[in-house]
Amino acid sequence: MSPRAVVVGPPGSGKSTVGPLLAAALGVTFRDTDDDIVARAGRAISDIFADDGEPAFRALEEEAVATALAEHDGVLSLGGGAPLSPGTRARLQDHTVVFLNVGLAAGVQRTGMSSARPLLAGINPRATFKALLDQRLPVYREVATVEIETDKLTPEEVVAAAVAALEPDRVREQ
Ligand SMILES: Nc1ncnc2c1ncn2[C@@H]1O[C@H](COP(=O)(O)OP(=O)(O)O)[C@@H](O)[C@H]1O
Ligand SMILES: O=C(O)C1=C[C@@H](OP(=O)(O)O)[C@@H](O)[C@H](O)C1
Ligand SMILES: [Mg+2]
Repeated sequence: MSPRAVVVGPPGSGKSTVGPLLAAALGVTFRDTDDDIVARAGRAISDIFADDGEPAFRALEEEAVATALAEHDGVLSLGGGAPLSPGTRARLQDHTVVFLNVGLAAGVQRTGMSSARPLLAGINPRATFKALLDQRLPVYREVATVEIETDKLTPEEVVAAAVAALEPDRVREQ
């Protein structure tokens, strides 16, 4: 069993929003590893970071991703930092991986409304987001089989672009 598509990208790129819509468009089920971690730990992600620290969260995340990759055959959205793990990158090698990209301005705007992301909850989220993009863009590109620039697209337009990339025959037939 293997996911139809794994969705990666920075916070605010739309992995958790577009993932379920993409799953519906492809006629498959959806799973989000952040939800799996919260369910398993019985705590919010911000509480795991605050109580146990980021390394503890990353260990839970690596395990959650490995389990979901083995169990799930629909669309699987990961948390933004998941591909930082070399083990996770190795596991993603044989999968269809959709990289939803987002630029600094849109990324900050989309994540600014929520305090649910502990990494971006500091005093200068813009600088943090820029450093995060600089560090991670090469990592996302290393694992991606498809890249979609989401800044100027609605979630529905992102889904259409993803379906066109994943199932070009289907789009041509319409
Ligand atoms: N293409 C888009 N255009 C505008 N807003 C978006 C888009 N994709 C996601 N959003 C919004 O950005 C916020 C973060 O989206 P989310 O799916 O949680 O991102 P991620 O899971 O990648 O961190 C949500 O408020 C969502 O509604
Ligand atoms: O970028 C990151 O390191 C994180 C992104 C979050 O998920 P989203 O990318 O879905 O916001 C969540 O996993 C956690 O707060 C850490
Ligand atoms: Mg998410």
